[in-house]
Amino acid sequence: MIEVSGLHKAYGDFAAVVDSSFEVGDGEVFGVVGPNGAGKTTTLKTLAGLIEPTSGTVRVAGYDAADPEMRRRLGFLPEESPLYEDMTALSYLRFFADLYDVPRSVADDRIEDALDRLDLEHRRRRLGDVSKGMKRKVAIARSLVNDPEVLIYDEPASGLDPVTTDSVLAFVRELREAGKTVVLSAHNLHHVESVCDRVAVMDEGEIAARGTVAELREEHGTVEYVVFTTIDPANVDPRLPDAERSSRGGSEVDDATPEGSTGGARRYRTRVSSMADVDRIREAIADAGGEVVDIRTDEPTLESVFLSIVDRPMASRYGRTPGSNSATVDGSGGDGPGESGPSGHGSGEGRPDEDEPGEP
Ligand SMILES: Nc1ncnc2c1ncn2[C@@H]1O[C@H](COP(=O)(O)OP(=O)(O)OP(=O)(O)O)[C@@H](O)[C@H]1O
Repeated sequence: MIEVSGLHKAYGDFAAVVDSSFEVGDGEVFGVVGPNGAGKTTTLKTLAGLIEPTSGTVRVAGYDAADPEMRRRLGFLPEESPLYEDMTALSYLRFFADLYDVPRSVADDRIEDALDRLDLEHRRRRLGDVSKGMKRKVAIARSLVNDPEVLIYDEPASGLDPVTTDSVLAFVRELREAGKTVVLSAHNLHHVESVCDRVAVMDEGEIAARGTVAELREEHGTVEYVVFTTIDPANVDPRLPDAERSSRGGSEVDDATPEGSTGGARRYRTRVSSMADVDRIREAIADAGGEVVDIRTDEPTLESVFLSIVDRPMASRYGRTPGSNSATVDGSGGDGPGESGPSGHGSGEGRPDEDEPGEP
């Protein structure tokens, strides 16, 4: 459904997105994650046809992303979505449906359906008087008035309370069930894990990794082993260096009765990162007449995987030329914007309608 090839977006000498390529399949929910300034919004706006790439191609359903026909078949939710405060949810959504020339009766059914599924109350209350969560839901409903095949959502659940977040995430799952293709960005990795089929991790404008969460875990995460013993391995084997014990605390007394132990005796828990370490503990404990009562594996969290991916030296983003994967100019002298990048979003070369398609 979406094919991005060699996408590069520069603002002057600064590369916001560098040589980025990925595909999103029909009916897939694809997550774009990364630290602040990584290039997520720029990528999403390019997919939505709101930013013109400096080079590279972005094709959505066979169309160039900026093709007006594609814009009609796509729904975009910006990171910030100011609404017209004096309108009600219903009048606001009807207004947008009119912009897309959706007949009123079709629009009303569609709007009712979206608002029902989003569990939106107070549809006839002035938007200026409703909660932030409701406003976000109205903005999400707005992205659906034209019944698009592709939805591009920038931080759909950011800043929402847990209940509203759950309902927004459940709604994204429903969109997938309805066959829609969704690309979303998020900072909360649990959200990403709970809704996305595949993920791209961006860092400093580049796609640093992509795949399913399980693939990213396997490739970039470290499995840890937790060994439960009847005696503390560190006390019985001086050959076990400190470094072999977990940074999360190493050997410690565990008051809980672990699986497989007999009775309520105290157990010791040691966290290590390789099977070789597990074997050394096993040996040490056996030598001391103790027992290994349980060994468990701890999957890496998506957070630790993410940190290991983005914690890598990157080339400067200044002077990067399309297609090259390295800096041609060293920006470390500090001539340009700082680490957080230029402050003036939209102040560069983007088209005037970059932020709010169809917003009058
Ligand atoms: N119109 C613009 N002019 C100049 N620089 C820009 C413009 N838009 C974005 N940038 C810069 O490009 C970089 C990527 O910005 P982008 O908004 O895509 O990042 P992001 O990953 O979405 O960040 P965040 O998580 O903070 O929303 C940032 O350094 C940003 O300051």
